[in-house]
Amino acid sequence: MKKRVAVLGGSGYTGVELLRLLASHPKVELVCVTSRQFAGQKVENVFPSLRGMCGLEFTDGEPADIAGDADVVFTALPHQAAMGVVPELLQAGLKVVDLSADYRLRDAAVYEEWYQPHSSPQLLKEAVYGLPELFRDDIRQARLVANPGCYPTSVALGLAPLLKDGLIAPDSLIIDSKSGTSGAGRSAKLDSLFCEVNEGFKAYGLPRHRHTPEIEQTLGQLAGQPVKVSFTPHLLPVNRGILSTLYATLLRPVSQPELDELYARFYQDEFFVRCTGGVLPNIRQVVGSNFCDVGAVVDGRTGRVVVVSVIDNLLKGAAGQAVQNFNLLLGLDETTGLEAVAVWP
Ligand SMILES: NC(=O)C1=CN([C@@H]2O[C@H](COP(=O)(O)OP(=O)(O)OC[C@H]3O[C@@H](n4cnc5c(N)ncnc54)[C@H](OP(=O)(O)O)[C@@H]3O)[C@@H](O)[C@H]2O)C=CC1
Ligand SMILES: CC(=O)N[C@@H](CCC(=O)OP(=O)(O)O)C(=O)O
Repeated sequence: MKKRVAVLGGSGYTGVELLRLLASHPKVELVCVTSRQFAGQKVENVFPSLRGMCGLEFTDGEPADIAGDADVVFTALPHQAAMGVVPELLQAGLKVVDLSADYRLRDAAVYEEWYQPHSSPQLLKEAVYGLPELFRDDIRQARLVANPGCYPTSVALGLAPLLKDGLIAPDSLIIDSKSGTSGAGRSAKLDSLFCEVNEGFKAYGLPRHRHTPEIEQTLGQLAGQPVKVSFTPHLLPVNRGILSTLYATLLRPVSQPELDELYARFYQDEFFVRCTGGVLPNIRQVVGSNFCDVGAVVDGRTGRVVVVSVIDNLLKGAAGQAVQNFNLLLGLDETTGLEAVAVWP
């Protein structure tokens, strides 16, 4: 039987990506899509890419109205707006996959240090961090899934085998990430204008990008001890894709075949993580897909390992991972609706 699904924030980049995935998901009946600015307009008229795929109109729904109609809700709203609706949705008995940052951090004090006051801190302990490759069993039981950030997804999947194995010094981590411009969302911003981004390449957010505590939380769990990282995001003049280059000091000498074997073993049952060994991946090989491709190289000269991890920020970094979590919540095959391979060239 199909589940009735609502998408809140269906006019944003992740929202439209959700609509695209859900339109061909065999277990989904889309019952509600919200947007304030497009309320009353047909989805397919506002987004012609969805012509013939979505017969709904955008609504500007109150959470209670949506609740009447849906079983599961994806909240693809900015942080702060999400926590304004999630408690009411849960209270109405819905399951929620929240794409915002509002429920990702366990500790309300940390959230408030990096974001703003939290209006439902009691839910932070209950929310399950939705990175299926690491927390699959908890996600299956969840009522509220906090879908991870795009940068943190690329980083956690890139470093998990090394930290779990105790092969690297947790205090040595340097994270250098680059994101396509869709990562900044669809609302009009000076920094996202074509002439500001095209043919340029810049670092931003230093030294306190808000993904830092999220990255440290997951890496700390993997390492079994608190972790502090240096994290520098950069803005790439491409629509989609994140490439994270991750540097770590080895605690013992390791050969390249040993490293290849470690990654291959760690991810042997994971459909969405593809290990490329010493052949470092390009964002081109994942854009349009839910894959995370990870390569790693031993640098014997410096005693470091360098990992390169790539994802599509709108798929494995957001909407694709959200559907993967939805599949887990419903007991479906995790790959349902997510089988597409990357578009290339
Ligand atoms: N872009 C990305 O790569 C990633 C984004 N995310 C997170 O996913 C969420 C959505 O991101 P993205 O799609 O990029 O964002 P967009 O800015 O593209 O879209 C935001 C959506 O929310 C609606 N919205 C905006 N403000 C409010 C508000 N105050 N109340 C209700 N609705 C509102 C907008 O529609 P309208 O104004 O018409 O109501 C729009 O549909 C964010 O929390 C983001 O941080 C997570 C991982 C990656
Ligand atoms: C390129 C760009 O601007 N990227 C966004 C991160 C992407 C995102 O939306 O992350 P959250 O889900 O945590 O909000 C940023 O740096 O804020």
